[in-house]
Amino acid sequence: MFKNSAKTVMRNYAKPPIKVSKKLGILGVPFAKGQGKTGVDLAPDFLRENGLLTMLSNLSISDYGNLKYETHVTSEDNSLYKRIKNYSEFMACNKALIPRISEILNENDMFLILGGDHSIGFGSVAGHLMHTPNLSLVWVDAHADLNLHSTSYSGNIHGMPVSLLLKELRKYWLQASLYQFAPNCLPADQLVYIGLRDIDPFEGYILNKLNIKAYSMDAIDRFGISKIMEMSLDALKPRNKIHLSFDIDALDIYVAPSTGTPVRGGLTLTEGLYITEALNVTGRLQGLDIAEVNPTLGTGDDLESTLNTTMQIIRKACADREGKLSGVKENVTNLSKELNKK
Ligand SMILES: NC(=[NH2+])NCCC[C@H](N)C(=O)O
Ligand SMILES: [Mn+2]
Ligand SMILES: [Mn+2]
Repeated sequence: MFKNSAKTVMRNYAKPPIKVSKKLGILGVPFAKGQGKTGVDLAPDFLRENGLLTMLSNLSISDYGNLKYETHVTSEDNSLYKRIKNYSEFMACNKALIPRISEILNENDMFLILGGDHSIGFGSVAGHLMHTPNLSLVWVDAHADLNLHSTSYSGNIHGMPVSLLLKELRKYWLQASLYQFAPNCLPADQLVYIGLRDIDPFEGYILNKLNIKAYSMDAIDRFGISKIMEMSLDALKPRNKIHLSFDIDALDIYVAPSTGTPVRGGLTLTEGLYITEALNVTGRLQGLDIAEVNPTLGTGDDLESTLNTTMQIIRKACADREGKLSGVKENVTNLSKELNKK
């Protein structure tokens, strides 16, 4: 039976006040060698120069600048995985990124990684797993980025980060010595894909074999994005923190054309924003990557729409639910309950 003792009352009063400003740590990772096109490394500064920090100024922001790392190539790394382009540069960057995530999370409630191509998703999620081992991953992308070194047609490592992260695929990456710097990995049942429409044969095979929740554009057209988010959240452990790795090429080319590997028939802006909003309102979204924005691709108009879209996605994901948006807090809490219920 519930007893309303003096102790309980005191404890209620002693509760900390509602946090009015979420602390967000931002780090740029200007890495472009996971794929063949130049320019994707300019995205972090491009977003900053075009008002990112002002847009988020109702939050308490720490901008940690861009990741710095040793670029000298070790002969050991160089001799591994000859089929992967720029493997040692990829490792140098991601090995530097991994410890930074815990440092940032020790000082903030949430982090935002500005890529770079999507190969930085490896270091970002691996680093997040070091800080928070009980983590779920939502990978929003036209592609599954699930290739092994041995199955990739392109040799581009931006098509492989998820395979480096998955527990079930670690045995195919033994030479990478992941246990040394990225010991924590993700179980396949805590991964959800949204927006897929360009999958390589091996990726399709693994998705089936490991029974990974993968919501393609077909599924979104069929069920609608709200049902897809309900199913996605149902699949993830309700106490886990969430990492959202958002490849901008998940969105339709009409709203995000400035990207290196566009695929037609993507998410509408509304669907993209619904995904980020639904994850934000869970209160469990702790890490966000924005990858594959390439400010050197397309016309001026293309760039403007890509910028606009990217900014809106970031804002929806990071908006402080308890601070500035307090007027809608109740509705949001209800939606959150709705989304969380079994
Ligand atoms: N992050 C991306 N845009 N990845 C595209 C990957 C394309 C293709 N599956 C590959 O392995 O090369
Ligand atoms: Mn990707
Ligand atoms: Mn992609």
